[in-house]
Amino acid sequence: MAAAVDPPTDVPPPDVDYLHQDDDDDLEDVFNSADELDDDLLESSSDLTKSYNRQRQVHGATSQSAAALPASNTQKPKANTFASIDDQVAELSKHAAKIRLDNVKQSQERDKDKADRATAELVLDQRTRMILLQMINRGVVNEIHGAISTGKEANVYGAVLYPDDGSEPIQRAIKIYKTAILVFKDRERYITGEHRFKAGADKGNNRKMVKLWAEKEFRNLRRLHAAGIACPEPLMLKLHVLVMEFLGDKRGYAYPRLRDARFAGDDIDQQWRNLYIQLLGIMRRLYQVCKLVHADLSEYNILYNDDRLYIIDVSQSVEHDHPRALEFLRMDIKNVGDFFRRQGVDTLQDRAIFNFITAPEGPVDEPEMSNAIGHLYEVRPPVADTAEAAAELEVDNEVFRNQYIPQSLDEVYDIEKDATKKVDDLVYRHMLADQVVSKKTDEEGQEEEGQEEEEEEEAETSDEGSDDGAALSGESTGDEDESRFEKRRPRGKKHEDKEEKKLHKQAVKEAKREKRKEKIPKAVKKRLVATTTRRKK
Ligand SMILES: Nc1ncnc2c1ncn2[C@@H]1O[C@H](COP(=O)(O)OP(=O)(O)OP(=O)(O)O)[C@@H](O)[C@H]1O
Ligand SMILES: [Mg+2]
Repeated sequence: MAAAVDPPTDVPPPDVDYLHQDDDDDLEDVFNSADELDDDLLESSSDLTKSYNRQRQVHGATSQSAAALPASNTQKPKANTFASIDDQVAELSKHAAKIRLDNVKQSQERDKDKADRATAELVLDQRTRMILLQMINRGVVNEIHGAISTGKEANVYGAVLYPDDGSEPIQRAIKIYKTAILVFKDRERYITGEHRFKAGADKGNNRKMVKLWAEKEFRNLRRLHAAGIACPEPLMLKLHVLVMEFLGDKRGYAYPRLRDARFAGDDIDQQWRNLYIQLLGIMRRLYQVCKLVHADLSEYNILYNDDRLYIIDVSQSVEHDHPRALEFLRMDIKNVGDFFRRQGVDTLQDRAIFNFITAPEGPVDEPEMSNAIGHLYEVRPPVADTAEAAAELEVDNEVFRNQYIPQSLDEVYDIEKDATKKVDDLVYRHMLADQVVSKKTDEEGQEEEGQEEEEEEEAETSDEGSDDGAALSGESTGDEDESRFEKRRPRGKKHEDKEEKKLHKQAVKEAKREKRKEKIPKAVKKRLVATTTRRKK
């Protein structure tokens, strides 16, 4: 049993200095409740931004998950927050002994080297430590211990909540994203083109980036959970620290990754096949209902328990209309296929799966999806029984894997050549007229476009931020990040008809004029900001 020692924060061991790149002393945002995403601020509706802003004003509603947690705004900053930071740090220190990260819990398959590494990486920077203490103080968890996983980008810890009513302890998982610069190297491709990172996340600002990243995982988990896809329920987010449901047993042992899953019984092949079919269904549901592509789906980011697959690690998942979404989807399909083939599963062709996932028509619920997959097996071309046929199949697979996939019809580069093909042979056939993935009403389209132009204009003429309460209060609420999470249609307008463009522009101008009528005059706004902005030290 590990001693309940508070890890030293002032003397970093030589090999963990990446945790200390941040300015440890700056705790302002840690004690600012505007810098967290309250559970009750989030709805599972598709328009998170609107509901977020609406709820910011109302701030009354609680969701079912929030009910399980104490109100998280108990420390809402009052006017003298800055003066009280030291007091708050002192107050929180009483919980220090409840963070026992050296108590490394190893699941069966984790080796000793990993355990040693985990122990060496457990020193927290002051900011992270304060966030954890705050969570303990609020009763989100009562104790934090045992690294479940230490990785390049994040560490995941086990935590326990002891309910007041004396009922069984509840295990929780806490994912802490690292703020080291190096780890973001290969995140670029997920961010570029992701309109939720529209304003081009400030890549120079690690802290902000990592916060956005955590926020993205929180929101994506939220979407999965709302769609009934098995995943950890996200419970709370504060800056780069995410608390979620623990996927594991009551003693705090996490479910194995699919990679490490072991089955007993006679029909192991059938079990693998069932899991394969289950996963294809999940991928379709993720795409059609959540409008997301996982983008890092593999046996490492799926946990397994009791015939069920749980999807984790969705921080890099992208919207289905991200410029590279279909390419990521194809990569996910390949990884999944490769893994299940290694388990001896007779897998479907990548192309058939791709079409199954992206086809807007068809079921999105079980058992109908599994039935539909069963049907795909029935109608697929006869299994290659000669070397020649097998090679041909392999070539077809390779062609599919290397094929250019346009993300929108604007990107189809050889329309004449494509016109000679059968519709069914086009990778983008689901974008064609009567098969558009998510049809929007004209009205919605106009609204979005208008907003887009409005934003462009705002950016040119003013740097004051948006018109909502957040901007008025002068708080850095993350709303500016929020705007990046909005759903937009692709920007390309060069193919639009000139006349149509002109008419559209007029309509937008008209709409903007209307909107301006409700706008608070700049002078009034400035005054309000001045009166509500907190005093700087
Ligand atoms: N909610 C959870 N419950 C139980 N275990 C979890 C949970 N979330 C994550 N884990 C464990 O932690 C591991 C790492 O989590 P995750 O894949 O989300 O992090 P990561 O982003 O891959 O981190 P890195 O890339 O730095 O390794 C998982 O493989 C899983 O074993
Ligand atoms: Mg992972």
